[in-house]
Amino acid sequence: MIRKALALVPAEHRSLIPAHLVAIVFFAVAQAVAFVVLVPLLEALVDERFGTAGIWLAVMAGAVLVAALTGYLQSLWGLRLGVGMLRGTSLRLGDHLSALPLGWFTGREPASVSRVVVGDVREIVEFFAHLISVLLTGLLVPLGIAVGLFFVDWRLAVAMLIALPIMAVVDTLAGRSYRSADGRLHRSAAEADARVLEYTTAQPVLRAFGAVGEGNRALDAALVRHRRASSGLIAASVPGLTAFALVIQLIFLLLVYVITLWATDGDVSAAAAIGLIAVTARFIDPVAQLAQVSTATRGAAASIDRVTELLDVAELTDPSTGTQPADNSIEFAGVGFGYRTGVQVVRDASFTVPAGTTTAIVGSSGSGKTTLLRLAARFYDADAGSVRIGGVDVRELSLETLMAQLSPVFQDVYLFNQTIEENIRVGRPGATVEEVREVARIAAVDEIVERLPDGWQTVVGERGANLSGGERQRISIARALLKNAPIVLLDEATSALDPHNEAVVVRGLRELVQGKTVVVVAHKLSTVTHADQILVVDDGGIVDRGTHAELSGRPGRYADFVHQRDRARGWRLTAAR
Ligand SMILES: Nc1ncnc2c1ncn2[C@@H]1O[C@H](COP(=O)(O)OP(=O)(O)OP(=O)(O)O)[C@@H](O)[C@H]1O
Repeated sequence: MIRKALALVPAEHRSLIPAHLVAIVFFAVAQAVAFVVLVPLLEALVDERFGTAGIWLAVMAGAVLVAALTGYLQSLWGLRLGVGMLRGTSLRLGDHLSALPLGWFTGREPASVSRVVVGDVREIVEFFAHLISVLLTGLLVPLGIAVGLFFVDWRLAVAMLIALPIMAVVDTLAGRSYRSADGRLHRSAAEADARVLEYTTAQPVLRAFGAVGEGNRALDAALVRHRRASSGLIAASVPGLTAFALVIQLIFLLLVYVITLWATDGDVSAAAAIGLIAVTARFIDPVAQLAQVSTATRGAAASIDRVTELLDVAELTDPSTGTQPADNSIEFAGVGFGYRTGVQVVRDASFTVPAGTTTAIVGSSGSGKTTLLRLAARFYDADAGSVRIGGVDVRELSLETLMAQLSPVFQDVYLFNQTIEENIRVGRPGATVEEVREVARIAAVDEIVERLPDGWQTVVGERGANLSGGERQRISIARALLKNAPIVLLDEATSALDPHNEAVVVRGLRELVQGKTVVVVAHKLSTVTHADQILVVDDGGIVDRGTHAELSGRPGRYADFVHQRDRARGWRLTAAR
């Protein structure tokens, strides 16, 4: 645990650790000295050796002073370390998450990630800021007292040194069942979070289909599991904690009993016995405190494991070679890919999109069209073959260089719960207000802004909930226009837009793709007819390719596609009779 915990400390705060540890050691040793000198002090006082008593009192005062000073320093440095950990670990996790392959996020509840990034990090901060000091003091003060007692009464010192490992073994045994119960609690808490989130965001669907009760049932079940896991954790920790507390008290009683025997046998004076009992109480006290924080420490150990596990997930390789693509072409060479092992979604795909040209991808639903775009953007790495931009394998381009080349405009537009301006600025954070307004005008976002109550300052709601599908698409086009990357990856909207929205979206897209290399998952006939090359995809493989004129001249999937679109164009709404 200590090794993993230390590995999490940010480099700039590592230098604080030795000083912090030295302060804790001095704090513990000074406390131990202050307690141990109580015995000779009491003896000297009872024997009326006031000069000697004065010396022991001075030693005690010195120890108390050192304890106060080092106590302050270790609190201060612990706090600094904690704050540094919070900042450093959060930033490190943030960077790490942004470099993970998108596949890692698939099938993972965002709530479980949030539990680690927020909850576990908080536990680790608490460990460094506070627990580490209680733990070390809890170990070092009794040890220091036992060692110090060798100069006062070696028999009690030996008894304490025997008691220490016994208490450590009981504590370890007590914590055995805790780990698995804590893991269950963590998973159930993340699931309950996810269900609560789902239940609130899915209200429109649940209500529309009269399934509010259904939604409740899933949520209820998750909450029940969470309650059971919480009870499980209590059940797993209470017996151990009780046993540990009992063993501590038994050891205390035993030591007091032995001291009393020595006193009655005349082995030690009454004053020394009182002092030894007082020191024994001080010996037990930090260990009892240790028992109180042992649950929190085990929780922190589990948090450290989870954060380390997350940080150990392999990032997408991001070479910092500075290699630049030769041009804005795209090439797929024998690319194979599956989201899950054993399920191929793209098979042996090979094609070239020369710079400045448009390639349209057509095919039935689920045939793998969007996946080809995702591979071009390196949202995932190909399992076989290679994807090249400007002649360079995307795995050899830094993520920054690659992303500077691309503007993805996908169907699932993600809007942040911020203003429209901030949402457009995602395309190029350093853009001026004038640049943002200009792209907003081209993408007809200004029309939306005029209708909104707070204009540019209107917050778009969670995931853009306050905007229509067409409006969200316009913002996504404005983002891409602002980025102005030389390659556009476009997943054409399948959902029907009203004629006005459709017209402005088409106009915005036309501006966006001007002079760019474009790969478009096409659903409209007008898009494919204008493409320089059309790829027909079926079951993950490219089954046909050519221009519209070449492909429409022969029977096959492309001719079917054209036929379907022609029919769709002929659809008219008529009044019901
Ligand atoms: N994130 C994912 N995890 C697992 N499987 C996925 C994921 N995304 C897509 N798939 C699966 O991969 C296959 C290809 O999906 P893809 O979205 O590429 O098809 P598509 O041709 O673009 O479909 P559509 O035209 O309906 O959008 C489908 O079977 C789909 O269920």
